[in-house]
Amino acid sequence: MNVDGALAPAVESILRTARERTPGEDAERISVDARSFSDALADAEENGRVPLIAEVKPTSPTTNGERTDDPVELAETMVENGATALSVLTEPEHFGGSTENLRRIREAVDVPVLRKDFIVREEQLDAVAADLVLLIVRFVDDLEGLLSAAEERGFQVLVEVHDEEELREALDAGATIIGVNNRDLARLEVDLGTFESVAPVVPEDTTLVAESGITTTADVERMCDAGADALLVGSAIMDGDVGENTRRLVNA
Ligand SMILES: O=C(O)c1ccccc1NCC(=O)[C@H](O)[C@H](O)COP(=O)(O)O
Repeated sequence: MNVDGALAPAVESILRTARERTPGEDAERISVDARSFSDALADAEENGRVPLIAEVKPTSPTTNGERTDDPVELAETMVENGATALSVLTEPEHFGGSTENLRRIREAVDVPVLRKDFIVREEQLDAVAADLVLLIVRFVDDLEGLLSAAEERGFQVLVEVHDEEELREALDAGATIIGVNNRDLARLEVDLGTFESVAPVVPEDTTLVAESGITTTADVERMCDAGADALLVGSAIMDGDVGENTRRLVNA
């Protein structure tokens, strides 16, 4: 794990909360019958669709304002317009998310759903069922242990990295689904060149996800040309007409 030094204040605050026990977290150990992410990707390929993970992201430290429409309706619109999978923020304070949103969304759709949160302790895994969970290399002390704990519960695990050193850590821990975040969590700036610099050293048999900052159809093409097996997009879908935005990227 890298040190937390020089993180954006919002990220430091989220991490502080994640490391403390939160009320209602004494849930029983969860067991998930997960929808296969790789099957969903194969289905998108077969149908000529860009493999898009559309994110339900009501707000964020880099978003102006908050979207207050029903997250379930937003999620259904994303799926109706071709999203291969969904990502649902469950962090409440800085992203306007909740585990209840995730629970309702997963019940309403049939695609795989990623729980997008800052999971640093095993107990956090038991808060809600999802098909995938996110582990961010930079923030997890025992990546191998937490990855195993998630997989033992039935989750598929998206392991997020930002550079080659973190990629090595992820692979050493046994990650098979890697997300390269184009957003630098220290300054919250986005650079699609991040994915392009890390992707060439990712082993062929890894499922590779390009995350953050993907806005235009040209960005989609750029990330796919650089080797992305899937694209995780939040802001560009949530800004305006969610159906139209999803369709535009899925058909890029
Ligand atoms: O999006 C933020 O402002 C943010 C701030 C601090 C930590 C994480 C943040 N985003 C988390 C994400 O990973 C993104 O929501 C996701 O990759 C989608 O990114 P985008 O398409 O740029 O909204």
